[in-house]
Amino acid sequence: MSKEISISVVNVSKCFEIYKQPQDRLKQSLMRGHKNYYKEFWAVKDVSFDIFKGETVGIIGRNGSGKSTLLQMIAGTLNASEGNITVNGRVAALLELGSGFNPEFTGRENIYMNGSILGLSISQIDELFLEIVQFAEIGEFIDRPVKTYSSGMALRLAFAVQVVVPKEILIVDEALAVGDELFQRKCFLKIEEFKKQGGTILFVSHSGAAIVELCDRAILLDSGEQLIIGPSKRVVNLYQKLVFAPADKIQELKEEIRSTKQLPEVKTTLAISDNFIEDSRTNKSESMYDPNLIPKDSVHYEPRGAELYDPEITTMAGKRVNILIAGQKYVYRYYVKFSRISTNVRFAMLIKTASGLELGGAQSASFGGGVPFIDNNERYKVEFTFVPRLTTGVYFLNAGVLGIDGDSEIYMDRKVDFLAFKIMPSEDALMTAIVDFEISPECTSIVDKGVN
Ligand SMILES: Nc1ncnc2c1ncn2[C@@H]1O[C@H](COP(=O)(O)OP(=O)(O)OP(=O)(O)O)[C@@H](O)[C@H]1O
Repeated sequence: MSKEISISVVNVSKCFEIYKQPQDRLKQSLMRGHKNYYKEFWAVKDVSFDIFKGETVGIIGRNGSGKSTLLQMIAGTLNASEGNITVNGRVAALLELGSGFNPEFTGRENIYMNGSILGLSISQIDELFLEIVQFAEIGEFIDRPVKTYSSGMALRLAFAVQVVVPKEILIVDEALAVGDELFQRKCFLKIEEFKKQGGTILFVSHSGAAIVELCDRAILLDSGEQLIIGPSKRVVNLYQKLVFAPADKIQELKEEIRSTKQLPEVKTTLAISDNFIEDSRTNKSESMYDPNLIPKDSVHYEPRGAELYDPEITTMAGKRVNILIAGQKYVYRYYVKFSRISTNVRFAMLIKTASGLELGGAQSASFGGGVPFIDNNERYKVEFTFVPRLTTGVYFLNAGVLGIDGDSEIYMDRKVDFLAFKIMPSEDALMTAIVDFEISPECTSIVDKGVN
């Protein structure tokens, strides 16, 4: 059965007219095309993709890459200069740009106005009204003009309308990062609920972790160009590689990403021998080493004066392992070779799930407090002790070395998915989800004689 398309974007481009001075815009309208007083700026260039019903797709890219412009065209608040966009279903959008409210009208009047723009009848809005007001948490302000609201209140009301109205497609810009954390969490819960119910979501963010956590697939935009579309973890890895690439390597890297074209769906990034898993079930008390537990998708950044090598995990007694026991202490060790004089050097590590969710990491020093001077050709051994309090599963380790380049701190080298480890199954563990908080349940009957 073919999948149903929710959003179809075909060869879409957006050109903005850039005027040097405001009066040029007037001159342009008077000249009616005889002479151009503006420069063309193509913010989105020939972008094409399909999003299927029930999918959550992320758009990621560096600043100014055209993410918001593309979202606005899909949401219908901006016209495309070229190409076609087809959207099958009712769209609600959580966008950064203003609320679309009339500041002179009350919150109540704006809810009815917005609802009718979204295609709802008066009686449908009547039914949703209370839920919207409660979600927005604006109390008696609902009957005051929106111009008297704080910016947070106006945003909450605007989001509440979009989150509560019935829809088939939800478009979410990074705007979610504004406002207070409790409200953000509430919005995320609604988004997750919408996803579970089979809604289609298009989500824009700079945050690789958020894209990996929420999205099935992702699109990488750069300077308005769609570089790649594919499984979110792999696209986010390529995006991070682009963000940390030295300026003179960016074109080469973009070419490499473009030539990858569509990334295949990758369900597992590991080769683990079945025999080994069976062995580890029967021998639970000891950490072990499986030579087949090697990440297949390691991303190696272009080194800039340092190179990370030879990562390993050992027990505290020095035995090399990668099948670990939750709650025991281990050492994550890697080596770094410096190929230039380096200052203020910091070393870093990060533990992630197989889907790329960042669980925890550390740096060897806070900003400004790194190793003050490292000579050319010097080598460093870096060790982080850690206690994986995690559920059974496979996890991935990153490594990074940061140093000062001019005025800013850069990654001198970074390895994503440098190493993998597995937490052994434990039959008596009561914990659920990923992280073990050492929760102890205690359940006591409180039925007292004489008390109902
Ligand atoms: N109305 C406009 N007129 C002229 N240029 C614009 C307009 N809107 C956006 N641009 C330009 O188009 C490019 C893409 O902008 P857009 O906001 O879509 O990028 P973005 O990827 O969302 O960026 P960010 O991550 O910084 O929010 C930028 O260079 C921006 O300056």
